[in-house]
Amino acid sequence: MDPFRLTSKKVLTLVMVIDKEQQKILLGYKKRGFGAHLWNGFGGKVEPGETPQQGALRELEEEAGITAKPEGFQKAGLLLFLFENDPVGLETHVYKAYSYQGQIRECDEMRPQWFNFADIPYDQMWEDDRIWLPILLKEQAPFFGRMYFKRRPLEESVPDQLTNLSTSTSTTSTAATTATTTITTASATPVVVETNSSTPIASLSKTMTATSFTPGQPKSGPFTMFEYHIEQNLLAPPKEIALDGTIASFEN
Ligand SMILES: CNc1ncnc2c1ncn2[C@@H]1O[C@H](COP(=O)(O)OP(=O)(O)OP(=O)(O)O)[C@@H](O)[C@H]1O
Repeated sequence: MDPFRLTSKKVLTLVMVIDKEQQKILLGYKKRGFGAHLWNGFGGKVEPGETPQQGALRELEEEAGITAKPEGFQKAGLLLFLFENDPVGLETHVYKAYSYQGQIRECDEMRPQWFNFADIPYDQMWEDDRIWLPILLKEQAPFFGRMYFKRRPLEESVPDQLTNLSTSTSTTSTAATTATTTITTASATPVVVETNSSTPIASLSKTMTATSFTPGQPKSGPFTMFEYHIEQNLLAPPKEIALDGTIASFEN
C-alpha cells in the first residue's frame, strides 16, 4: 500500500509579503497550532464558499493586520504537502504581495517581522520553504511542487550536510522546452517520483531524495521532508492538484 496515497485534500493558502525595493520579506513567527515555532508566510485554511485568493487575503488581514493591494498581489505557485500514512494532502496556494495597506501588527497566532533576503531563517522554517522560496524571490514563478514528509523520529542524529549528492540534468524538447534535474543522495532506497516531461509547459523539474534532508533543523517541526519534486517557470500558475498528485488545471 502506497503510504502517500491521497483520498482527499485540504486547501490552504500562504502569502509572502515582499518589499522589492528594500529586498526584504515579511515572515510571521507561528506561536501555536500547525507549524508552531516556525517562521512562515501568512495563511491558513480556505473556508467554505471562499476562493483560495479570498482566503489568502482574509488570512493576511487576520494574521498580519494588512490588506494586500490588488495590483501587487499575484499567485506564485501551488504546493502539495503529503505526509506518510496520512490520506489527506495539503493543497497550498502560494501568493506574493508586493504592496499593502494598513499597519503590520502581531496577533495571538503570529508575530510578524521583516527579514533581509540574505537573512531568511531557513533553519527555523518548514523544510520545503528553502526549496521554493528562493524561486519565488527570484521571480521564477509560477511553480508547482510536491513535498513528501515523514514523521521525525524522536531521536534523530543528523549529519551536518547532505552527502553524496549526484546531479543529472537532461533537456528534452516537447511542445515547449522541458529541463529535468534529478538530485539523489546515495542513501537508502530512493523513492521514484515520475516527471511528466510531455506536458506542454516550459518547466524545470527537480526531484530529490534523502533520508535526512535538512540536517541541523531540530526546530523544523515533527516532520522531516525526505523527498520533493518541483517544476518552475510554468507558463501559468497551477490552479488545482488532482489526488494523484498531478496538476488538474491552470489559472486563466
Ligand atoms: C508541510 N510544509 C509546509 N510548508 C510551508 N507552509 C506550510 C506547510 N504546512 C502548512 N503550511 C502553512 O501553515 C499554515 C497552517 O495554517 P493553519 O494555522 O493550520 O490554518 P488556520 O489559520 O486556518 O488554522 P486555524 O483554523 O486557525 O487553526 C498555512 O498557511 C499553510 O499554508
